[in-house]
Amino acid sequence: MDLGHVKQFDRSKAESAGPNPGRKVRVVAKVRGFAFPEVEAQGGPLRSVDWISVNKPPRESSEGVAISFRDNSSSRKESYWVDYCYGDNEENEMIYSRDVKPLVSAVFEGHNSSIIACGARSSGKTHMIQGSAKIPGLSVLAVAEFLLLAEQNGKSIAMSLYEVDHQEHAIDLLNPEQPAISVLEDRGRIQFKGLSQIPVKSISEFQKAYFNACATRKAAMKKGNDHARRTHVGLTVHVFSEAEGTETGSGCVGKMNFVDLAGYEDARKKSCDNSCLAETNKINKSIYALLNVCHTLSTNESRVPYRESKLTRILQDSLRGTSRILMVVCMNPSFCQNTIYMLSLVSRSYQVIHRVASESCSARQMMLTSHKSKVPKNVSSTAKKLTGSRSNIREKKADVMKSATKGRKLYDEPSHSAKAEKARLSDTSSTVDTSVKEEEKSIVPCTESLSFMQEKSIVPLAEALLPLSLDDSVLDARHQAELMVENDGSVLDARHDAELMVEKVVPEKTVDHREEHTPNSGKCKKALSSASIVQEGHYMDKENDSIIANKDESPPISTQLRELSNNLKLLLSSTPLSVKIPEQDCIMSLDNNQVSSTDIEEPKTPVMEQTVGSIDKWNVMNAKSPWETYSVRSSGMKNSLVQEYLTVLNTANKEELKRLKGIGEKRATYILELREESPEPFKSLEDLQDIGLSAKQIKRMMKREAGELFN
Ligand SMILES: Nc1ncnc2c1ncn2[C@@H]1O[C@H](COP(=O)(O)OP(=O)(O)OP(=O)(O)O)[C@@H](O)[C@H]1O
Repeated sequence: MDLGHVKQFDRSKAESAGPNPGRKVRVVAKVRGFAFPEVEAQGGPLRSVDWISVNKPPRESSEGVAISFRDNSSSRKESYWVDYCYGDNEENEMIYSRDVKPLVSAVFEGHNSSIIACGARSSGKTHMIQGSAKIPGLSVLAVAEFLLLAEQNGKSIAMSLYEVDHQEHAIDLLNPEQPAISVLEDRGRIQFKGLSQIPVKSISEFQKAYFNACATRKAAMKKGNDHARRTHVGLTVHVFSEAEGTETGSGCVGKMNFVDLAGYEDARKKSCDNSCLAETNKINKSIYALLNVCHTLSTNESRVPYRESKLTRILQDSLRGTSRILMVVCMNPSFCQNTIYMLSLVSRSYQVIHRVASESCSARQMMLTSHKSKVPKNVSSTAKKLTGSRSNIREKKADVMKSATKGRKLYDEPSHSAKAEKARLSDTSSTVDTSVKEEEKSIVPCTESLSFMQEKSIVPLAEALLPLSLDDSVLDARHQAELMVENDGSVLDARHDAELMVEKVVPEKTVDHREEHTPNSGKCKKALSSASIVQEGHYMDKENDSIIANKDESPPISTQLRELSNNLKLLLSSTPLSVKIPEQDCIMSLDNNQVSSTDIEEPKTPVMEQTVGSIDKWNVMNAKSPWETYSVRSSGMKNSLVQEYLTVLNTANKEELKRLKGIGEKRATYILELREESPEPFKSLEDLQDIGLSAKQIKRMMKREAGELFN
């Protein structure tokens, strides 16, 4: 393996450096050692990793290393940045002492942490996390330390072990006979049903339970001729404040997760049948979901897509807040396209961390919080030009809507055609290039950000700052509203009022000059206060940034409300809400915050309402043909059926539940148990997965229920 500049770099110094204590996400790579059969096949132990090179830029102060691959198919070598790269001859102890040990002691101080191993198939993930009888893995080394610290501090530890498959079923590996694990959220706290915690008193006890469970899992897969199946395996080590520990999870000081992700495999390159292809795609999706979450966390965004997979929901509690994440991308020692792809994904989090930490911290704060005095004059003038044209802005808005509705995924199904791959690689490595000089240029230090801003227009700057991308901030606004609703019932009103306000904001042309009042003034005032909640959180988009930079003083409240209005409209557009024609105008004077009634005659914007019953009134009225009316009505009926079905699940007694198709004695009992823990566990059909049903089964059940209507 070519360690390039790393050879000159003082590795002993690096060993004591450890992970940066101030950072949430750390990204390292590990090149797998050669397995015995590979060495033997090559005729001896002299085999070396010749397709990977690791470079440390000569500038001593800069962090990170650049990894590149010798890929004969391309003349240009791409590089990917990570915090550190462990060589093929650096074993688990080294990774443990540098990167994991500091996290173990942090768990005793209440900081959860997660070690996530990802990579292509056979890249050494299990070897690193679990290890073998001869070479202990990171988890074994950590548990030894946990036991030691627990004894010294009068604490106790316990373990949980689970597996998540492509169908998003999570199984307790320490008690596989139990029904699938369900993840419940109770006032923001994640709880598990069906996941056991067993106390750990000694390392041998731990190893026995851990290795036996994994061996049983492997044997079961082989027996079912399922050895090609890929699953994620998660181990959680819990620390309890009491020396005796507790089964219920109360008194839990903190926990550490070890996640051995299924090996990434390009579905299109794998020769298999359709079911296998679907399975590969699904498992890849859950890999992207976790990487997405880590990426979002690394950018400090408030909206984190935990709900996109079972694994991310399970880990949610351990990832948020003051938790730390160590992502280790394992790399195969021989050429492997999937290795390059995985590294390119994980490396994005590194790039973002470093760009956020340098440019954006100063740039964004400067633009959003201190824009009055700090925005350089020439930036303002550039921004003026940019914001001068409303059509330009409208075009941008349209793009925002498009990208927001598409979702905010950073990682998606890869395109592996040679051309697309190349384009994508060059995109992901936009801050990283082959030559060290270019690499140095691409990572702009903090002090350079100001001149960067002065030289470039606001928009390219905003585009350069990945975490500030427009669609993300719009979604942040949405999430903020969701949070307000989820966290506090009283805020429901605020959201509803904000919705009212959004729809009642007058069209652009008239907005600045109207003065009006309304009987709903209280509500509108509340809406204003929720508006300010969103504003205070800086949930602004790129256009907002330009607008702010355009002035030497705060933008008028009309501008801010229009932005909020657009954000909330977007929020509502993807939520199946019902609409009704407003009975009264509630038009806000956006310049002076006054509210008054008005008799302006113009098309009324529908007011959003959360009742499914009136879902299609507005749409039916607007339908242009009988077919459209029919289509609107049928989707309304479908929604009503789903809502009623969920109500039955949330309220019916056992006998009634059993009258539903697909719900027998066992499931009905389980549903009742779930209701004991959370009063309304079924908020969408998706939640039926918590009682062990697959998406397919849920669909089938609903089809049967609907079909029954015609029997
Ligand atoms: N550092 C190492 N030195 C020598 N052999 C190794 C090393 N790491 C892994 N191996 C060997 O490589 C093979 C694959 O390793 P492992 O099972 O850990 O990969 P994996 O990424 O977990 O695979 P999968 O994606 O299938 O889960 C095993 O035979 C293992 O013993």
